[in-house]
Amino acid sequence: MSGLEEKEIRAESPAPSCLSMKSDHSKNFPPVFSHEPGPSDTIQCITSYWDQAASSGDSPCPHCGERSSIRAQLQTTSQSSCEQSLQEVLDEHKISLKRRYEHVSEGTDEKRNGILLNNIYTELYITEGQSEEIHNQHEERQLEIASKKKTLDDSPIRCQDIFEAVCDQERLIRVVLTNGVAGIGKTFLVQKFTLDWAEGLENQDISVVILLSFRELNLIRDEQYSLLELLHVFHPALQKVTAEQLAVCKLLFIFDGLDESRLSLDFTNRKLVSDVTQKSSVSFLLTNLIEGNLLPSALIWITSRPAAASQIPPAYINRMTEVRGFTDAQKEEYFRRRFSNEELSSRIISHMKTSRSLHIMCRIPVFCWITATVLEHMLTTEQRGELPKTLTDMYSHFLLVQTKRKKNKYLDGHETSLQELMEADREVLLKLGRLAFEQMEKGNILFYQEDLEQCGLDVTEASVYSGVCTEIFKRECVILQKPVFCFVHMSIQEFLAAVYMFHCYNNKKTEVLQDFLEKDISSLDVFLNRIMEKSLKSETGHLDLFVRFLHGLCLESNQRLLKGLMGQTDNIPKDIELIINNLKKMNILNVSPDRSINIFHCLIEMNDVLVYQEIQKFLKSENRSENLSEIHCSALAYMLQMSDEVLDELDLEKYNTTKEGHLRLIPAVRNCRKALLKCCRLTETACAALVSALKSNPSHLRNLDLSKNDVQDLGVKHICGFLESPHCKLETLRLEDCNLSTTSCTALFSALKSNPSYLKYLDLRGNNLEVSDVNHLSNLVKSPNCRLEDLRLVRCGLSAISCAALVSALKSNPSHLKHLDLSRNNLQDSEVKLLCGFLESPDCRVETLNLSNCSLSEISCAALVSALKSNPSHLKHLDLRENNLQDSAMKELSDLVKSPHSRLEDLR
Ligand SMILES: Nc1ncnc2c1ncn2[C@@H]1O[C@H](COP(=O)(O)OP(=O)(O)OP(=O)(O)O)[C@@H](O)[C@H]1O
Repeated sequence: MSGLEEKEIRAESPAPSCLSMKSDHSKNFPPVFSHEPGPSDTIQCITSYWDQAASSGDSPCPHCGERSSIRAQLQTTSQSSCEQSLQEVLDEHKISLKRRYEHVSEGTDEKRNGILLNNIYTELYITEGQSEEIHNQHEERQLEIASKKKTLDDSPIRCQDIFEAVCDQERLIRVVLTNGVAGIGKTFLVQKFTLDWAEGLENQDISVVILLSFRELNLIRDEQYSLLELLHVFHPALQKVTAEQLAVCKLLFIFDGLDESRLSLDFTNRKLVSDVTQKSSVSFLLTNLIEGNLLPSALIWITSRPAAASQIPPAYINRMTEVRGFTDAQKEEYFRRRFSNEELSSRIISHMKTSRSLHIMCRIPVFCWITATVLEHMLTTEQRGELPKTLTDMYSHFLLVQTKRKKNKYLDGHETSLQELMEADREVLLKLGRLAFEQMEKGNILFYQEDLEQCGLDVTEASVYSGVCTEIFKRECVILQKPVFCFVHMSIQEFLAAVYMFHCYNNKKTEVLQDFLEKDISSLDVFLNRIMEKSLKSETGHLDLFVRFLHGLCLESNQRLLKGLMGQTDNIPKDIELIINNLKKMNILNVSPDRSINIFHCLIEMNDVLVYQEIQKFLKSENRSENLSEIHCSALAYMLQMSDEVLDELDLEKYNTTKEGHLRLIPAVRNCRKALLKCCRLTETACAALVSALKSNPSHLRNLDLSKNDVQDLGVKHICGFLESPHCKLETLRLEDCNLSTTSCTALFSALKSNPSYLKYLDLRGNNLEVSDVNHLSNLVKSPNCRLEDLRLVRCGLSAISCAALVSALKSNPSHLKHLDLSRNNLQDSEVKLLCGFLESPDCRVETLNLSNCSLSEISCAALVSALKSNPSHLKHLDLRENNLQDSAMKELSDLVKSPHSRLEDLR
């Protein structure tokens, strides 16, 4: 990340900050304190000591030896001098933090130390809660989805209010976890918070802010430190703060980048650390801080990418927030703040808006930075030609701009053609490409010197590529001598990996290709086809962007730009047609519909917009009967899920396509109120994608029909995660003929019970419910928050015991149910008697009762009639067909229909 670079620059800064100290300095007091009057003794005599001592009698102060009997005289003087000294130390800390965070560098060498954070910092869109997009989704995709999720109840939280309770929550917020995908601005956010505090602008009730990154903490993970020493090491300005002082200060610990943590945070281990001077491993210090054993009143703020956030048990988190990047207005503000030249910013903004994919990607601040870098360069230099429109175009230009910058800084700066530039840098870029590719395959984003060396890169080569590969941790090197590297953004790693792959293809490096694809490659279309297949099979989508870049790199324009790097590809025009056709026909069994959308993205990267245009036309026309191919369905799913308008109803049966096509539409569930997915043969993979979509749409979705799908236990288990979510507002759930097992039922009903207040309609017809299942259902029905209005239990094989349990549950909470369908169950007299008791209850509001085909006996029918007579006020529809109904009972019922006290109007 460029944020890392910023750290590097800070470390190199000649300013007298703690960062430039040598490691042995950090063990001793820094020189900055040595000339001060020695306040260490007085610092110990803090008010709190005296306060405690006062209650325990006449004990002497541990340092000055004074007794509390003379406290009254001393208190005023020593208190004020202690506080003053503490204040001085804290002021020093503030100055040091201000120095550290006021300047940022964003990968542009020539502006080192030049940019003030306050000048470029653009407010981010932060919301409470977490959009529960499944965590194993690739982060780029999460972002696309997140980019349009701006529901009404998502009121933003301002940076400075992160610990502020919203008016209706009177609770103390001690631990905050802030989630956000790569490059979304988490590091910038915590730095801005810290800077505002250090400048005395915000949150002045906090006495000390301590910002630590997991990257730094990783480096001492095997060492034993006390919390106090930890502070002294990472924030030398706090060297003079003592344990006693810490205890009375209001502290805020910020831990940035949990995703990069190599500590194993084990919350089950009960190694208690409650003293700030007690030595322990860094992970124990952290878990004890988070659990509140150590400095229980300290505030804790942790940032993380979503995939790693679950390391902190939810029980310890008081508030979960999510950085969602920039809103449309914030994107524009970003560009306006960045450039003083208004015409330039306007041109950049209007270009961003012309390309949908650029506009979407600009939700990520780091992508805004890439776009700004490229477009500024193109619009202010002699560069002619079209501005980049696709992601691949943008990244190709980005690479050139960075290369050119490096040239200007490190060589004499005279103009060279783009191609020459590339050729000159070819070697180092290809080594970086290899590093990017090999580490991407392993899922790594941080690398050590050994990794670089394995690819033939030496540290100096890497460090000059400040825009492409940044050395980070200069500061930590001083402590532990271990430099760590990463690409400024994961997407840049994926781009370079794609460039490297193309280079290997062109240069017939068959070993690399075969290792990756485990097959022989004969031509470009086969090569891309194989990689596409491989990427589609990945559960996490970790190759999605890589494969998109590879397709974009086929285009002649990009081939021309990066020729020096990738070499010559033969026969490109002929192959392009083949590749496009392959993409359109691609249909591999059991691929996640979320993955399949990437096929459509690849077409866009190849500038083939036909499918896109056809779907736009389809969406505009009212006619839904048009035949849709699978690729159309993927495009449609993508466009529906990205649409600003929430779709009222997604009914798969209305779309004229194949079974596979129907499954490919599932991602659109992310953006609809009613999802009718009846009978669509949900496979396990499709079910996983559905759950991911459901979890990301907990607040819109009101109606879900999964009937006639064999949703296996695993599927139900995932769905339960959605139902339990506090954001889930589902009102209607249909699971007719889903072959639910006892395990599934147990999970389902307990999930519904944990969040029962929205569900109004539950259809379970055609599932064989065991006694234990019905017991769980009864518990749900009994729950005081249950608002179930309509319960359909047709053909559920209800036993006598089951019925008894259910009816008694209904009786205990009778006021909401309006529609009860028990048809096609064998009901015994005793159960009907219980049911009658429920119907007679004065709070019973049932309007529709279906007991057809229930083998009701004569006695049961008679009991029913008399119950209805005694409480005739609500029932409107009664179905008793195919039961042993006597003429006399029928007559009494018909009389009831005519009675002015009865509402019964429909009798069958
Ligand atoms: N609020 C902001 N205003 C202006 N630019 C921003 C802002 N937030 C982020 N950026 C830009 O995006 C880059 C990446 O941001 P940052 O390092 O904070 O992301 P991150 O969420 O911490 O990412 P990662 O999880 O990969 O560490 C910054 O270097 C900067 O260029």
